[in-house]
Amino acid sequence: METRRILAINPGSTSTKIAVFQGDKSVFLKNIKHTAEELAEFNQITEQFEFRKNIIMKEMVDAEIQIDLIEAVVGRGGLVKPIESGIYEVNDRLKEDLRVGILGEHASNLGGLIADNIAQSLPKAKAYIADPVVVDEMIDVARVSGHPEFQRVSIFHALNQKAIGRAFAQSIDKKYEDINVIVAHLGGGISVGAHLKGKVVDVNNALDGEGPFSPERSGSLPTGALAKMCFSGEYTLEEIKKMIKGEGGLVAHMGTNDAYEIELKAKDGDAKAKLIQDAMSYQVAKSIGEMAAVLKGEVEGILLTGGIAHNPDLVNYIKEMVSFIAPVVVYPGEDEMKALAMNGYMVLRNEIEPKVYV
Ligand SMILES: Nc1ncnc2c1ncn2[C@@H]1O[C@H](COP(=O)(O)OP(=O)(O)O)[C@@H](O)[C@H]1O
Ligand SMILES: CCCC(=O)OP(=O)(O)O
Repeated sequence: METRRILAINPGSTSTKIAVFQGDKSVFLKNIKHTAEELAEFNQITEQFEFRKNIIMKEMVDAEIQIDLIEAVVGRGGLVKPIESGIYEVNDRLKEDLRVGILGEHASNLGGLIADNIAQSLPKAKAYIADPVVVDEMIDVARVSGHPEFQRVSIFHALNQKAIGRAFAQSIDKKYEDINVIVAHLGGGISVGAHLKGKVVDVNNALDGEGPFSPERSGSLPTGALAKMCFSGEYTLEEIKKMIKGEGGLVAHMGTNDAYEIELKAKDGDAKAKLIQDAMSYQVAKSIGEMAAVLKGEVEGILLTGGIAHNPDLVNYIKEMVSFIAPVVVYPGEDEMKALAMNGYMVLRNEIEPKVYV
C-alpha cells in the first residue's frame, strides 16, 4: 500500500475544496461553500488567508488525517505571470506575485500561499501549484482587442478544463493532444475555451469582464454604458470593480452566488429566476458558438463542467442551442482535486520535474 500522502487545496470564489490522497487514492475530500455575505467582510483576497487556512486545518483535524505524513501540498495556482501548463514549486518570487496579485485578485491566489504555509509546518513536505488560472496558450490573433491599449489575456479554469479535456479524450480512446474540444467550466466564474490539439488557443477572461456572466461576475458589459457609469461620480473604482467581479452576475440580479438556489426558484415558478438562469445559459451557448468558429467547426465534443453543470435545466438549454456543432458531454463538478493531487504524486515518484517560476 502506497503511504505517500498529498494534500490538494483549491480555493475557489464560492468554495474551498480540500482533498488528501494516499498515492493515487483519494482518502479525504471536502467542499466547504462560502456565501456571498460570509466573503463580503473581506476587502482583499489576501485577507481571507487565515479564514481559509483555519478551515482547512480544522477539517483535517476533525477527519483525523495524519497531517505529518503529507509529503506534497499542491495548491490551485492563482494570478501569477502568464506561464505554460505544468506544476511549479512554490518559491519566493511566486509567493510575492501571488501576494501582490500581479495579474489581479482571485481566491486561487491563496492556493500557493496556503500550500506553502502548511508545507513549512510539516516535517517533509514541499509546496507546489499546478496549471494555474494564468496558463497561456492563446494564439496571437486572439490577443488583439479593438484598441491597442487593451490586450486580451488568458485567465480561466485551466486546471479543470485540461483535466476534463484529457478525461474526454481517454473516453474515446484518443489523445488530448490529437483532438479539438470546447470546454465550458460553469463555476463561481465561467470560462469557455477552444482546445486545439491540447492547447487552449482562445478563451474568455473569466475574471475581469469578458464572456458569459456567472454566479458572481458580470462577464461582458455594454462598454459605452460602463464608461459613462465610471465617470458619473456616483461610484468609486472599488464599487465598479465589485460590479464586475464579486458582486456581478447572479449576486447582482438575484442577491446570491448560489446557482442551485436559483435553479430551485426557477423550478418553483419564479419568473425572474428563470429569466436570469436562461440568460446565463444563453450567454454560455453563444460563447460556445464563438469557440466553434475558432476551431473552424472541427469539434470532437463540447464538454460542460463545474458545479453548475449539475443543473439539468441549464444543461438542456445549452444543449438545445449548441448540439448542432458537436456532441455535448456533461462532467458535473470538477476533476481539479485529482488533477492537483496527481501532479504532486508524479513529482513524488520522480515522473515529472517541477518547473521553476521566474
Ligand atoms: N448540485 C448542484 N446543482 C446545481 N448547482 C450547483 C450544484 N452544486 C453546485 N452548484 C453551483 O455551482 C456553483 C459553484 O461551482 P464550483 O465549480 O464549485 O465553483 P467555484 O469552484 O468557483 O467556487 C455555485 O453557484 C453552486 O450553487
Ligand atoms: C480566475 C478564473 C478561474 C475562476 O473563475 O475560478 P472560480 O470559478 O473558482 O472563481
